[in-house]
Amino acid sequence: MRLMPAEKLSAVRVQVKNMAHKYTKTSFLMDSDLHFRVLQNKLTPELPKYLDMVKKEISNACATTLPQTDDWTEVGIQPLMRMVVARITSAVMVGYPVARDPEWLNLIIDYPGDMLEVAYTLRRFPPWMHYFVALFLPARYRLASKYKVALRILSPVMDKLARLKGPGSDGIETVAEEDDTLLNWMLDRGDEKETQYEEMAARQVLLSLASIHTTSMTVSNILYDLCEHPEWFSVLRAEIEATANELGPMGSKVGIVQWLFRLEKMNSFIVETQRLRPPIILSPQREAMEPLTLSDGTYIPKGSRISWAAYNHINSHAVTSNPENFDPMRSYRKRHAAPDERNKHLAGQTDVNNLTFGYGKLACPGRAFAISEVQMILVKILMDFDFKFPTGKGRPKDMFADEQMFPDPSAMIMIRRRGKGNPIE
Ligand code: HEM
Repeated sequence: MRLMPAEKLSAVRVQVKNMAHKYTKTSFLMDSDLHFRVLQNKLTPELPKYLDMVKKEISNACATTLPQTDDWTEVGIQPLMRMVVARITSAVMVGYPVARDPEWLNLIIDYPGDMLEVAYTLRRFPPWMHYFVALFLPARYRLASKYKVALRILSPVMDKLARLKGPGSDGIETVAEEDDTLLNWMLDRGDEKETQYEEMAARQVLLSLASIHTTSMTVSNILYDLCEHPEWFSVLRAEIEATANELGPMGSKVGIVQWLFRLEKMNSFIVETQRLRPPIILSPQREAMEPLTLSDGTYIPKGSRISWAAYNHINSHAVTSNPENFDPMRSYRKRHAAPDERNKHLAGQTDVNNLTFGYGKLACPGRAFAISEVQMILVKILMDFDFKFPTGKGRPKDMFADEQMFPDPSAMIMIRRRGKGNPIE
């Protein structure tokens, strides 16, 4: 099934149905995978360049988002991490000045809430009732207005990019480094319909739906795990310091990808946090576009939806020994067990036993970027800040909504500046 083409086993059909596409203006995704192609053909192959862009934004994003105080301060870390991730992701996706525009940032942060409110409400009713129920959903009208605002904010950017490549220019090569955003690539490579401003603006907002909450929630969950097991703070910080001592500040002597590759313990920690708290517990999800008979004779009728119980699978005794134990060096030990295991068991890699990022041809196309972002944010904030739970509080409880898993949004954490110097700068 891993190798079956999308014409036979579709991921996007499931996604648009999950999003109640008729009522959230997302049907256009069924005709176009431009958002997938840009991640697979531009972002991932040119990851070093885009991580340089992230590095340029991350210090300012953290300095203006996180409290710069030497006294312990109680904060909701989840919204703060969403803002940091929204800033650095927008720098890569749509560039400046939009990446620092509070209206844009709040829009892409709030959009998933409205989207899920519409979709999850409608999912509770039979399809024939959707039209009537949708009429009474305020979130549906908020979504429509968000698409309009996104169009207003992004139109001048798209105009500028069009001007740069207009008559008299050298075409697609003329844009400066900072304008070589993912939006620019999509405008160059998209067909007539895909490059219409309205559809392009909606696609940018949807890309943020896929990227911001998943990534920021991963960082928040890692911080909760660290606060619950504080002995690991010093281990991760020592690894960062050792890497900086040997390789200089991040990206100075060797590229950022190589620098981050040295953070093996941090990488293993991420794998363990994601095992216990993935944002999506059913993954991958596919719809059969035609009747299928598998090699073992299993017959799947056309239109059936198939999901894998990723969370239960990786947390079963058959796959993970003592799955109830938090053991952040599991994948580190596996990688060091034999020389040919060194490049396996890494965060962001897909495997039949680790479906956090889906599987096969249609696995998450943003996963390499996502893990690098998580690592870069951790380097920055672990060196700049101390964290702990407020007195008498512990790890927030996990919550579930259909196939989504997330920490209690009201959870608080204590933060204070460390001021010991940062190898990201
Ligand atoms: C920790 C962070 C993330 C997690 C856990 C995650 C997880 C997933 C999963 C499980 C899927 C479904 C894969 C499948 O069906 O096989 C997916 C799809 C997708 N992800 Fe991610 N993701 C993350 C971050 C990102 C980021 C940062 C981006 C963008 C830069 C991104 C863009 C996408 C897109 C566009 C799709 C849909 C692909 C399609 O149209 O089929 N994701 N992701």
